[in-house]
Amino acid sequence: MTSPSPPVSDRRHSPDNDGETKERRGAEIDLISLTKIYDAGKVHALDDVSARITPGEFVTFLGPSGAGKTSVLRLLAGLEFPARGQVLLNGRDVTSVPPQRREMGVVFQDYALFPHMTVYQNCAFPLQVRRVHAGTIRQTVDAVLNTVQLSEHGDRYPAQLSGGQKQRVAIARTLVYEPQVLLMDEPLGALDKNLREHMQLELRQLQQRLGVTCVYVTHDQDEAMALSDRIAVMRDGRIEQMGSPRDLYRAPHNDFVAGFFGKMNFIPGAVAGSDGENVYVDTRLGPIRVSRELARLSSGSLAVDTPVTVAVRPEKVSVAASTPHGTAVNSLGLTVEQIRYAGASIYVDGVDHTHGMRVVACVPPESNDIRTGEPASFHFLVENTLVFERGPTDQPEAEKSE
Ligand SMILES: Nc1ncnc2c1ncn2[C@@H]1O[C@H](COP(=O)(O)OP(=O)(O)OP(=O)(O)O)[C@@H](O)[C@H]1O
Repeated sequence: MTSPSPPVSDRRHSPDNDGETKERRGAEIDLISLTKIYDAGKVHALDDVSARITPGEFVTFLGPSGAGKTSVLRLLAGLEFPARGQVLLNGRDVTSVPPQRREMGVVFQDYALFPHMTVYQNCAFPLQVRRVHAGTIRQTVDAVLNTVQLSEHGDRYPAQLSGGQKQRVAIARTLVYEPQVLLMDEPLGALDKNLREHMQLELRQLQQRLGVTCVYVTHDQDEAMALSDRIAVMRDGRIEQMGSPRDLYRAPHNDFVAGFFGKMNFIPGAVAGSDGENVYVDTRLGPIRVSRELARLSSGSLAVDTPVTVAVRPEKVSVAASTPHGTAVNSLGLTVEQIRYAGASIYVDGVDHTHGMRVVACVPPESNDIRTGEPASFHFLVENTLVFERGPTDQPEAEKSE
């Protein structure tokens, strides 16, 4: 894949020059009702996707394989055209503008470096092709290699670099154009876990320093959380929810988003009633109360017997070695099936053998009065309990958290 490449101005200065970097602003991007169809209508890769990305923002498209993440990026880069909808860059319609005339740098997972060229030559090449003045090329490449901390490695060939260094060259090569937007598709996918985490930090710092707008694609929720100002969670060609990592974690709009971030207990049930403050749900593990404020149910779905899914995070569940007393709210009597140690905390799996349902609690390790095989009370506060509508085909399982 080649990097779309607007012409480099001869007025370019070092991106490490403070005065210059502070002036630089990323572009604003508007995706308006983007629809992408492949295979003569058989595959709807994107279905009416709209989003506004503000200048300098780091936005990640996150979702399972086939959700449409790469399609968004390719439409943004100009590598594909939508069946319907528009892409605006700083308010200008660029939907039919070719890649090389959009101010965007593109980085893919396979760095696509030229193996027979040094680091320096790899970065200089796109400028040479466009006949940029030799002095400007040297100045630009030196500055960009300095930005990605590879000044010492300009004479090396890609084969002599680590994965992380190669990735930095791939990024450097897009920065020579001073792009207003960086598009990245799983750029850290080929790196091992430690290097990946290190590069996440570097990438975020670099993006903030340059002020460039970044649109990132990954299927790794931890990476999305670590990097992004906002995340667009995608499924089946649509954005299910777009928000800050905190919003998505604390207030997911549906069980799909809830299950995508961290671990979650899902307990199927049915509405038993509601009042001004609460929704009451009957489940096979017992009655559960949810605050009306947190209930993601339309007023029509508050009708008695409407199938719903209660959701609660393991870290919001406490466990006590006792059977809950009758009047306790959101306390489930379960048998401790196993206790698993996970560093600073322990996971306690509670099981209801009659219905084959489980609830997982993540609690501090000092909760040591809990014993495997013994009854325990799994409790969660009303304000930490969510409830979602359940379609006829959704069958969330209580143990989906693991
Ligand atoms: N060139 C193409 N021709 C036909 N179908 C395509 C093409 N590109 C993508 N698709 C289909 O469009 C849908 C969305 O694909 P896309 O690559 O955008 O998903 P993704 O979320 O990036 O997936 P992954 O994480 O696996 O890369 C998928 O069903 C995919 O098979």
